[in-house]
Amino acid sequence: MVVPPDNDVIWARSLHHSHNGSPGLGGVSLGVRDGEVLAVTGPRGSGKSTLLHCLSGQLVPQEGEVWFNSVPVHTMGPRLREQLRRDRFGWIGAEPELVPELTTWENAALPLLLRGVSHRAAKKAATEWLDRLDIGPLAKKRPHSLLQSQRQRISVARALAASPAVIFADEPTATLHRAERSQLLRTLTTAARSHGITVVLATHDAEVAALADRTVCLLDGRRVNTVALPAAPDTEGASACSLSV
Ligand SMILES: Nc1ncnc2c1ncn2[C@@H]1O[C@H](COP(=O)(O)OP(=O)(O)OP(=O)(O)O)[C@@H](O)[C@H]1O
Repeated sequence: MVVPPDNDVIWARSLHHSHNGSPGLGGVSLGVRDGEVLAVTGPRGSGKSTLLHCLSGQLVPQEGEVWFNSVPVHTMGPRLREQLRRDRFGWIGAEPELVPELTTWENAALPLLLRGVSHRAAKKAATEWLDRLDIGPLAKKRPHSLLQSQRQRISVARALAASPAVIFADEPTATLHRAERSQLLRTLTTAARSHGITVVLATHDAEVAALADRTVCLLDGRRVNTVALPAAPDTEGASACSLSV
């Protein structure tokens, strides 16, 4: 058996997955280093979401292995995977997926409350992140009264407040305007770097990928060449893909 490298927080080998016969992943291997911001890029339908679902334990690949901190995820049962996702992972999707009955701060605190953290401590952690995302004054509002961009900030606060080891972000800015996009991503990547949180960020947007430390490119469910470029002056990291296999 091949043992995952020690410094990879997430390590995947030869992932294959198809959705009812439609190919999703065709043999993807990758490692994500501790504290790294990794962008997974590629055109629509290239397998980015399928890959993030497999890496985060939401989906068990039909073939291949996924390891988190040298623990196999692909062999875990549904309950252990759910516990892993709740305790160690954060998820930010393109849509915020908030609980409509809960207020802003309750939504942001939800993962902590589900873990059994006290109401007071969960509220404090959630409120701190809501403040940092400039939506502290909306803490008592419910999602339906907020703008899409404000709701998406709640989902970012929710992911960060839980202090996860890894945040998976699947096209987190797809529904936002350009200015909003940049601010939200910079807050996410800066906060992750300062707190040692690893981020796996799926995007088809080169500008978004440029905020990452490294880029892995997918095409038709397979990895294609990654080319590291020198950091541009206005980005924290930069990378680009050449779409040749
Ligand atoms: N639930 C599903 N049922 C059937 N086919 C699916 C399903 N999810 C994904 N696929 C197919 O698997 C392939 C990879 O899709 P996936 O969503 O992983 O790619 P993606 O790069 O994230 O695309 P996008 O940017 O559009 O979200 C596509 O051909 C897609 O149509």
